[in-house]
Amino acid sequence: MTQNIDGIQTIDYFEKIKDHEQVVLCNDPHSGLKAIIAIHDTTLGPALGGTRMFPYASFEDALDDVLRLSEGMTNKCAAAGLDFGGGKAVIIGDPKTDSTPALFRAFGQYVDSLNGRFYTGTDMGTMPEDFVEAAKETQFINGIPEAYGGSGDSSIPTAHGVLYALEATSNYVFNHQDLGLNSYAIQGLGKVGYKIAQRLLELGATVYATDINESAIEQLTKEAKDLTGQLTIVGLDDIYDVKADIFVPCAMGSIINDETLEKLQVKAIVGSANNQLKTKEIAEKLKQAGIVYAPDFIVNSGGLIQVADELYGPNHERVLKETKAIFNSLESIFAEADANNITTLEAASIRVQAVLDDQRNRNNFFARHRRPKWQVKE
Ligand SMILES: NC(=O)C1=CN([C@@H]2O[C@H](COP(=O)(O)OP(=O)(O)OC[C@H]3O[C@@H](n4cnc5c(N)ncnc54)[C@H](O)[C@@H]3O)[C@@H](O)[C@H]2O)C=CC1
Ligand SMILES: O=C(O)CCC(=O)C(=O)O
Repeated sequence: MTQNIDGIQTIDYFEKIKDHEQVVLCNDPHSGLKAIIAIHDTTLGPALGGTRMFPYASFEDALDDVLRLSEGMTNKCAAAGLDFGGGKAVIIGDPKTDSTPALFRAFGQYVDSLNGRFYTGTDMGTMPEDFVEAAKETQFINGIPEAYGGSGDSSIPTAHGVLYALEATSNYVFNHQDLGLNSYAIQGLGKVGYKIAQRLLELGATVYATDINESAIEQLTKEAKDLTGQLTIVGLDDIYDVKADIFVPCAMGSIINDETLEKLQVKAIVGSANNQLKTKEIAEKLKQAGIVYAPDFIVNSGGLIQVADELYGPNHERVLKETKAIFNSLESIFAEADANNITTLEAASIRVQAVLDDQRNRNNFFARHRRPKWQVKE
């Protein structure tokens, strides 16, 4: 992706973003905001996706992450049957030291400048309270706390969705849905991973867990004493070597790669992390290795379902019902993959492509005047 201009190798950014509709750089020196908003595809509706905050080592790392994450959102929205497209934002900074109200207000102004082409809320490194600040500047925010009229923390339905996915996978691989009977290696005890670990320990499961955040580990260790399951804390890199039934990645992406594949001793991978596979080819290698991969954009769609639903007004019952569909969706993806001897990722991608093609084939004359079924707040 480099080009030679007057003897100098430069990155061809238009080549890099060739599959994306729009990429916006946000720079606010006053608050220190440096962010990138990427809109991948709005065939199905306005882009929707959370905002991640991370101390990226370089602009290129941040750009690569937001491009992959926003493409994943197109898949996730299509697979969940939502009238939204794929988008995502990243803020370059350390959530522990750089998260200020001023920074999120500035970010809200950039979101507002897109005039409804992009809706956003929390992701890794950001909290619902951050978006209370952003929402002071724009209406295109979701996942804010219930006290402020939002649907609350979207990591709750995300965690529910992962648990339904674990049940479907357990049923497929081990012929039972009792999550308490299995052992798990959980990477990341943040908003989503912590809730999953808690629930699995409540159910009596054997849980191996790791996180870079000592306080999350301390808290879970304390809580685990009163729960029936067995918790073992392992080192950051040791999580890949754990002999467990299911690996549950709930931190960063690209963690399933050639190096970690060599180490994995699990029968299945089911987690909330976005973009778990470093490359698409890894899906075939997992299949060869006999490790069942539950596609991340199916497994982790609970939060998305909630934030999309929030535009009708918060309703947890409705969201939980829709999130349960992840169980059936995964079951049919496993069945299609088996029937056609393809990977689970291919089976899920075929489904996404059909949804996108269906919308593209609709009559554009009417589409121009189509009122979206979600409500645009005036
Ligand atoms: N919050 C949500 O509703 C959704 C989250 N996701 C994805 O799930 C993953 C987790 O999201 P959240 O829990 O919201 O984020 P979070 O920021 O609350 O938690 C992430 C946790 O991972 C830990 N971590 C970071 N690097 C690590 C490493 N190398 N090894 C072990 N632990 C590490 C962090 O210390 C933190 O505790 C992310 O990939 C996110 O994009 C996907 C869909 C929805
Ligand atoms: O969970 C959210 O707040 C929005 C959805 C999202 O960004 C995701 O599913 O990765």
